[in-house]
Amino acid sequence: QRRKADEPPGPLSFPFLGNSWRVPAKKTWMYFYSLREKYGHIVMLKELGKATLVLNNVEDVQELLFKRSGNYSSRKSLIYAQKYRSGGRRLALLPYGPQLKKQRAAVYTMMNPKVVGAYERLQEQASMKLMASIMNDPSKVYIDIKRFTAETLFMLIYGKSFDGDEDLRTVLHILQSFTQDMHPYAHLVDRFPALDWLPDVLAPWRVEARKKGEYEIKFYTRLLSDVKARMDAAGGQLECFAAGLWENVEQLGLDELSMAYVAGSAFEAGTDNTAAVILWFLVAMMHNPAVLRRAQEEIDQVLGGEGETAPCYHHFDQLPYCMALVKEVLRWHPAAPLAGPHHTLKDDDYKGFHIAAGTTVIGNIWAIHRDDHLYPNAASFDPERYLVEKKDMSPELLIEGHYAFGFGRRICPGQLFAAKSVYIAMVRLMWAFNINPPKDGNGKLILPDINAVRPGLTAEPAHFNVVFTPRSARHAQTVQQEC
Ligand code: HEM
Repeated sequence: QRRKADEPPGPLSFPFLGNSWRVPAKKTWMYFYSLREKYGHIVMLKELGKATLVLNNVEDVQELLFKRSGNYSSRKSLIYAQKYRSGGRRLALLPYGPQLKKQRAAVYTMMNPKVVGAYERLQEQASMKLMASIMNDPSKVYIDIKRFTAETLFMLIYGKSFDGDEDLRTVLHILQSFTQDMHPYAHLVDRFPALDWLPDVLAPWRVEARKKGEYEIKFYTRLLSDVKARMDAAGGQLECFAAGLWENVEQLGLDELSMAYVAGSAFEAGTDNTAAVILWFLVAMMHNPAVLRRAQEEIDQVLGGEGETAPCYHHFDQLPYCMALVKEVLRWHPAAPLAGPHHTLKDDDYKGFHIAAGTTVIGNIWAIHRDDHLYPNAASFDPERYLVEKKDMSPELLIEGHYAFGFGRRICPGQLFAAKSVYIAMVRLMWAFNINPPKDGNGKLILPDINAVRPGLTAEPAHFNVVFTPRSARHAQTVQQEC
């Protein structure tokens, strides 16, 4: 298929089929990154007249997704994940418009920088519980990290901790399939929308999507109604995000299902990504033991090496290397390497290319973070690139100098809270433990594969083993006491 003169370059395209069929559903960011060598930074993929524009370069992302974000902040209507699975209500998949503004405004009441400081105590308690759990049974570290991220959010959103593991299991179950379903190339119907004309009997995928939707909305509605019941029992006195939704229901203009989804969306959006960042941190530490040692030295200089006091947020200003390390984890292996695909509302022209209304625009965070011009020797894990003077330190710096939280008007609304969560978890893990890869029968280190990820639009490292050793008996005792 011949390209129009003002169309960005891209792989060989066939009539009708286009070229999007070449895009793999696994590690899609690496495929997009690989196109850059042949076609340049701006690449176009096509299917049935619909275009996807991939931006592999920071300059283009800054111009289109930030400066022109009024036009570049919608989402493509995903038939499987949004229309049938989410009843058109899931925040992360909403098109630009009044419903999105209402839902984002609601999340902002919980996550704006003015209130995020108030959650430090909760985050410190939860991170201490994480360390105690690892201390008691290091083999469960994967689920402990998920519990840490999920429970912190659960407390904030629904105002209580988990009753057993049932709610945690349910949200992980929802997330496992949702991160795959929201991939724009995961379901044929999202590539060939005409398939949506088929009746249910010929479209089993639709029945499946509705079933998943019914399951999750039942879960999220139960959690929301439970908050209402507790509010009524307490004479209206309950402090949590969902209680705020009930109190301001008219002002926010959200119906009950949207309220259930907005609370559920914040819960699920924050759980997996935050956990993935901590898992990448463990991978990075096993591959870079000198970095871990240097961070531990910094922590020991400030807190004393005896293990009597665990680092807290009020030590933040004194730990510049630790802050740089956390930022480097967010850069080195972004948890959501393609952010959420953005969508244009109207025609636009850029660098001599025509970008039609209804184009999907993907900012490839992975490619930007691996750009050697922007981050010299980008593939290496090097916190030094983010080092600043102690006098310049502030928690807001955690979210600057990288694109791990996405772009423009769709940027992650939970970014500061999330960055502070991963910060406290990482600093405390480095304070409490030596983190090493296991050894095989011959004493050879079994290092995790940096390129192995679980399937989905988010990048979580594939299963790996890690050995945690408390740095001293006193460290272990402090954790148990504090917990
Ligand atoms: C380290 C952890 C996190 C990372 C790396 C992360 C990253 C991202 C990214 C890349 C996006 C897509 C932005 C775009 O499309 O341009 C996003 C969206 C979103 N995030 Fe986060 N996130 C994290 C934690 C959280 C937390 C704790 C919350 C809790 C409120 C949250 C809530 C959301 C929501 C609701 C969206 C959808 C926004 C929209 O579509 O308008 N995230 N996040």
